[in-house]
Amino acid sequence: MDVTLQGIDPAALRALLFGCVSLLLSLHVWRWIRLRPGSRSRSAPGPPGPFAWPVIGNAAQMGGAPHLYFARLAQKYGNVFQIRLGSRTVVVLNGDSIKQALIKQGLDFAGRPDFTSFQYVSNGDSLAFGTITDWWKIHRKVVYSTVRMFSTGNPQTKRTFEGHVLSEIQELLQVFVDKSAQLRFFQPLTYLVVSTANIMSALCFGRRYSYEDEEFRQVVGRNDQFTQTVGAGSIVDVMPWLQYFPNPIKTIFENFKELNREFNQFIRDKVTEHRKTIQSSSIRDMTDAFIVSLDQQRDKSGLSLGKDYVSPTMGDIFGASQDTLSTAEQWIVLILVKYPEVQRRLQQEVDKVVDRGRLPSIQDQPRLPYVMAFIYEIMRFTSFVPLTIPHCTTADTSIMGYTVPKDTVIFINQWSINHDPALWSHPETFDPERFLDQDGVLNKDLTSSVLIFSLGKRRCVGEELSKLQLFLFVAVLAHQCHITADPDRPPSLEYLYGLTLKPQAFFISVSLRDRDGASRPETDEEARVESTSDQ
Ligand code: HEM
Repeated sequence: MDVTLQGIDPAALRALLFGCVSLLLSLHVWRWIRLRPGSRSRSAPGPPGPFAWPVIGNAAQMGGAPHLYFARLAQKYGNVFQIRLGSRTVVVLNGDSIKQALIKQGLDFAGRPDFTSFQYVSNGDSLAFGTITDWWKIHRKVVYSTVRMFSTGNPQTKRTFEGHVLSEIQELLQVFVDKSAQLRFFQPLTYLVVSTANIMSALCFGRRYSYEDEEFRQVVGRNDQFTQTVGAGSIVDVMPWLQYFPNPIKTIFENFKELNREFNQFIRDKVTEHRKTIQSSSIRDMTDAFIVSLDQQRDKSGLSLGKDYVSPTMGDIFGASQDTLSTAEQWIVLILVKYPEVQRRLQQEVDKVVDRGRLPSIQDQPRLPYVMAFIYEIMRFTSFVPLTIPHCTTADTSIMGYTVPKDTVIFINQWSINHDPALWSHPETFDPERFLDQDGVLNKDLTSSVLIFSLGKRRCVGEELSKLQLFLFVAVLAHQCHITADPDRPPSLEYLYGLTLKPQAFFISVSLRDRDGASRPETDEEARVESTSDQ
């Protein structure tokens, strides 16, 4: 040290040190001013927002329900505001700013952030968690049209899809009735997950699994761990350094990596089996269809020869569908037992349209407006996908007069639209009637105001399939069975936050309405007695 400093004037050294420290301080202050919520650059201000603590930013304030925290901040700062989560600035969009960003400025807001957790989904080749590239655009078109081809594309595919859904729901009802006979009250969660996964497995891989199949239950049974880690506000994504020393977040993240490894392996095995036996003249299922179309598109686009895009795609479809749909079904069953008068109203409507000699079908949908109103109210009221998968900006842009730099993380608060008092009267009340006019006709303007499948370039590719499946699920349940809650453990509307909101465990009992082949009579008196005993 002495050697290198020899001959240097101490005053010059002090001046040099002072200069360095001043430069560093100025840089820090300039950065702080630039990133401060509401700061003014020469062009337009950045969005306003709350004070952010060093290191963690606003992470601690989000609590167990970030969508509610964001709705509160929107009241204070307006529909566009920014927070800081660990090392990231996050712009949160609420209310009318969502349509503006996702539809009018679609491309600017359609990216995905480079979050750590996203790189483990489908080994980093996921359509859903990957950002926009030229390949992504081709990939998405193929995925969208293939999903339609196997579900809602035309009357023939609809019938085949309906067949899968109806036979799985009948299996499920049998399990429900058996469990009720054995235990009186049981938790429906696992059976709903296996049943939904089986419908998608039939479409994707051409086969179903038994409820006892341990491997299948292991693969599909950890949705809660997945959804907690990839949901908006997941801590490991904004404080990645937490992965490097023992702590609860690191443990959750290790479990997440492990479940992705097992899930990816399960999907890869299915795709490998299909590649061995595929005959392009006879497409058996979605995996076959993707092998043909994605391999062809990959080669046309000049992408790395032989790279497999089929497994990540099947992973996206199988994962995205069974997690969301089984969550929707859990909420449906929970609400049916929580509001027995709504269950009865559904039964009455279905009974008028569908006689006892057959099951409800897709053709009945236009004559079952209360069933549809119920489904939209489930989506609005629970908002079980409260925020979309996080987006990011693909260019320097602005929204509602605020500048937003390229690569800024964007959270889209779907819940804020579904609970906006300017759009819905008494938004915190569960009321399917709100979607029906005075003649009992479904109000399509209002149903299209519910936001749960997102909008624009990233809009969910499974929306039509999901609505059809949920319609059949509700109509068959109402037609075939009666579900009650365990009076000793009344169901709660509390949930665990993640990409999807998971209801807390609840217990039900299920009886078939058609004992001895006759519909169970339902007098008003009987209805009143049940209604009071269920509360
Ligand atoms: C009730 C059921 C469902 C709900 C509520 C739902 C909701 C969503 C939401 C909110 C997103 C994120 C959009 C965004 O980031 O802006 C999404 C993406 C996606 N969903 Fe769904 N989804 C459902 C069912 C399905 C099904 C059945 C499939 C497959 C058949 C599916 C496949 C996908 C895919 C592939 C993406 C990624 C799209 C992209 O990033 O471009 N989803 N979904």
